[in-house]
Amino acid sequence: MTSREASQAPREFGGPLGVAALLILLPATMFHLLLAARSGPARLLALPAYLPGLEELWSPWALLLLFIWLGLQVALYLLPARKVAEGLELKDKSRLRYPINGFQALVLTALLMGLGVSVGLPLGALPGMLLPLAFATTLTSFIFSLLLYAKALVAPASALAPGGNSGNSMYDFFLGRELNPRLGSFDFKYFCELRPGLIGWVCINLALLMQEAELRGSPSLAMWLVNGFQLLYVGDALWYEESVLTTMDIIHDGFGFMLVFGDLAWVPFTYSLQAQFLLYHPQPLGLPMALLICLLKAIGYYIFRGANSQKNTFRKNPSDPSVAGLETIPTATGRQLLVSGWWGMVRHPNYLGDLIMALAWSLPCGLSHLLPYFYVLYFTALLVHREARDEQQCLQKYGRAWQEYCKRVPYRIIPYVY
Ligand SMILES: NC(=O)C1=CN([C@@H]2O[C@H](COP(=O)(O)OP(=O)(O)OC[C@H]3O[C@@H](n4cnc5c(N)ncnc54)[C@H](OP(=O)(O)O)[C@@H]3O)[C@@H](O)[C@H]2O)C=CC1
Ligand SMILES: CC(C)=CCC[C@@H](C)[C@H]1CC=C2C3=C(CC[C@@]21C)[C@@]1(C)CC[C@H](O)C(C)(C)[C@@H]1CC3
Repeated sequence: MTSREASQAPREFGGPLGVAALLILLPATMFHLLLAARSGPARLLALPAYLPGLEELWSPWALLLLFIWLGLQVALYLLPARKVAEGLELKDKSRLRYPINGFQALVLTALLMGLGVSVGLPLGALPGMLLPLAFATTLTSFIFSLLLYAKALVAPASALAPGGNSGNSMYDFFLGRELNPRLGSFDFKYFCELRPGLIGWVCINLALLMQEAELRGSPSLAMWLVNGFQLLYVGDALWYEESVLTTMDIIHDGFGFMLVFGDLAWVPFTYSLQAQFLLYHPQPLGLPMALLICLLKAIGYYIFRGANSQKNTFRKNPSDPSVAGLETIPTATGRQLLVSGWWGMVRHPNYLGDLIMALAWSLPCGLSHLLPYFYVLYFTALLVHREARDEQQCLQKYGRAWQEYCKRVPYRIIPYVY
């Protein structure tokens, strides 16, 4: 990428000013949610009753625990993999190689945790450490992103991301300058996207479930549902790990503060909000309602998995019998676009399934509070914004063929609505 191309790339997230606001707003929101979940009124839209002092936020033990966790996940990443996958072709025509052993890392982590708990590891103490852990992870994310920024200063131009090289340091720090920063064959972005945060999220959920069992004799039905649904989501992401190699995050976005903080801090500490809420605000849930919520989750998962697998299979091998009969539009790049099946229903059926699942994760928390619905609200905003970014990229990539696709499939995420 030339410096002229870089400075002409369109600015996202409101440019440097928007990014400056997000640098403060994202961590502030995360701490607000952590505090609100444990407060009596648990209000999403009220200022916290008190601000924690440094002595409540900072703990060297939390930092140590974080580093032990990261070290464990690095060790599991480095274990022999059942498969090594190739990423998409890069600007210099090379392809990077990625180990496919995320699911193995999840299973081994579960075994280690089980072993630890059986010899007295106090997992139930984790909920009480969430605040200092989140603080240590936020500090680590800032420092790690600075190191990545510095590393990118000596990276070759071909290794830079299209978006994070505007020349404005704060903007580039947030978006990330280098596309695939690596140390030898260790890929920082791929590692962070799927391992410490996602697996950490389900461990936090489990610790909250155990703590609830300790407090109330047994975990509530609502807590079981939230744990089960989110474990399925994380298990699915790691089982289909290879498909992350074609997501926007891996092929387009640089690795900067947005993804570092998103992967390491935001995912485990805010995505576990429903379980946090349930620990401090137990909610009654009857069996018929629980079954209805399970049905909703199953519908969401069916759409999410069906759509993602259909596209991944089609991109890997368009003559695979499961997709060979689908109608397509040719594009000037030689690639084709699906216009029937899931991708003929709306232009982002996978987002629709993901949103339905998000609702199913919140419903076990009842309707008395808005707080556990934060994920649904945030995720809707994230996916609407992400969809718009993807449309721009597809329009650039496929031109008239994309316009034809938009005519044939007019709705973006929700049929006949949006
Ligand atoms: N839980 C969370 O916090 C988040 C979850 N997600 C989930 O991650 C998953 C991946 O999402 P994301 O990376 O945004 O994007 P998608 O998986 O939707 O991929 C978009 C790409 O698919 C290809 N494509 C689009 N339309 C068609 C078509 N009709 N036929 C064939 N290919 C098509 C294009 O790439 P090309 O043509 O180059 O192949 C396009 O750039 C989703 O399920 C999403 O819900 C995403 C963000 C956050
Ligand atoms: C607000 C903020 C800090 C934004 C950063 C966004 C990130 C939290 C998300 C960007 C894309 C993501 C994906 C997943 C998790 C959230 C982030 C990192 C994902 C790993 C979740 C599991 C899915 O199955 C997935 C693998 C498809 C997905 C990929 C994108």
